Amino acid sequence: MTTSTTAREVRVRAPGKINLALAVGRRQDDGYHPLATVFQAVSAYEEVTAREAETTSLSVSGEQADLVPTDASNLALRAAHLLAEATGVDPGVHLHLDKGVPVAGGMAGGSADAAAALLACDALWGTGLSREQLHELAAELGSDVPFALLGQTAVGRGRGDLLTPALSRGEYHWALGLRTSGLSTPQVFGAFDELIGGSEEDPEPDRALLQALSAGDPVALGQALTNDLQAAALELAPQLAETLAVAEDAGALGVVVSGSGPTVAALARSGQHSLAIAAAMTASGVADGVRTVSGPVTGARLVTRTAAREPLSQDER
Ligand SMILES: C[C@@](CO)(OP(=O)(O)O)[C@H](O)COP(=O)(O)OP(=O)(O)OC[C@H]1O[C@@H](n2ccc(N)nc2=O)[C@H](O)[C@@H]1O
Ligand SMILES: Nc1ncnc2c1ncn2[C@@H]1O[C@H](COP(=O)(O)OP(=O)(O)O)[C@@H](O)[C@H]1O
Repeated sequence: MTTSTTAREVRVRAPGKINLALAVGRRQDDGYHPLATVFQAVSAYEEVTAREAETTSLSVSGEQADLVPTDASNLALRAAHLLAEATGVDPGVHLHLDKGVPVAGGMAGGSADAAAALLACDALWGTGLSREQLHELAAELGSDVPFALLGQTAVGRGRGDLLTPALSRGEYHWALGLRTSGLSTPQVFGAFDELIGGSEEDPEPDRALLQALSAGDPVALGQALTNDLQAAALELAPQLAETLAVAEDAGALGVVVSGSGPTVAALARSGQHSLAIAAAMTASGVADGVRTVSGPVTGARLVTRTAAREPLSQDER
C-alpha cells in the first residue's frame, strides 16, 4: 500500500562552518572550555526534509551517510524531540538528512542538521517560535548549533553559543582537505588539556582577524587564521601536517585546521586558485578527498514548504 499523497513537507538548508580563529581557555568544572571563536558559514550544506508522519523516524543520504548515527543520539532527532517537549506538541515526523558537510570533520554538519530540524519542525508543526526561542533550544543541543541558525560571520563566546554578528566584506574562497576518519571533539579538547591547558584568562577574539574581515582583505585574513586546538588535532592525526604544508606550497594565503579537525581549510586568492590548491592536495595524496567552498553564506533557511506529491520510498520510510 502506498502512503497518502496529502502529507506536507518542509525542506530547510543549513551551512557548515570554518572557525577562522579559535582561542580556547582552561577547562571549566562543567567540562567545557571558554572560547572566543570567529565562525564563517560556508557553501557546504545539509538539507533536512521534515515530513508529516504518524511516528518519528529518520533516514540519511549522502556520501558519508553510513557514518551518521540513526538512533536517538542523532542531533536532528534530538532537535525534533526537544522542540516537541518545549512547545507541548506531540506529532510524529519523518526527517530526511541529505548530508553535504563532511562528517566529524570540524565543520559542524551535525549541528547544521540540528538547526535545520528545529526550523523545519517549527514550520511543519506551526509552533511559531521566535528566532530567540529557537536560539535557546539550539544552545541546549550543542555549542555550534546556534551559529548554524545564524550563519554569515559571527564571534562566538562562552561555549561558542553566545554570538555577535561580525562585519565581513567580500567573498572568501577555500580549498578543503578532507579525511575519511574524523576526529572526536571531546578527544581533541582532552588532548588540548594535556598539551596546553589554556590560560585562566577569558580568551579574546583575534583583533587582527576581525579587522581583516571588516576591511575585506584576504591577504591579512590568511595571515591571521589561528586555532588553539590545532596542535591537539595534529597530535591525534600527525598526517595533517603534510596537508597543511602542501596547501601552503600551492600558494594558500593561510591554512588552518577547522575547529577540532581533521578538515584543513586553505584560503585561496580566488575560486580558480581554490581549485588549484585542491588539485595539489589530491595530486600529492595528502587528503582522502577535497572540496572547494566559499563564504560567508546565510544560516538555516526554509527552502520549500509543499504538500508532498510523491509517496515515501521504501528506503525513506
Ligand atoms: C570545536 C568546535 C569549534 O567550533 O567545533 P567542531 O570541531 O566540533 O565542529 C566546537 O566548540 C564544538 O562544538 P559542538 O560540536 O557543538 O560541541 P558540544 O556538542 O557542545 O560538546 C561536545 C564536547 O566538546 C567539548 N567542548 C565543547 C565546546 C566547548 N566550548 N568546550 C568543550 O570542551 C566537551 O567535551 C563537550 O562534551
Ligand atoms: N546528524 C548528524 N550528523 C552527523 N553526525 C552526527 C549527527 N548527529 C550526531 N552525530 C555525531 O556527532 C559526531 C560529530 O559530528 P559532526 O557535526 O559531523 O562533526 P564535528 O563535531 O567534528 O563538526 C559524529 O561523529 C556523530 O557521531
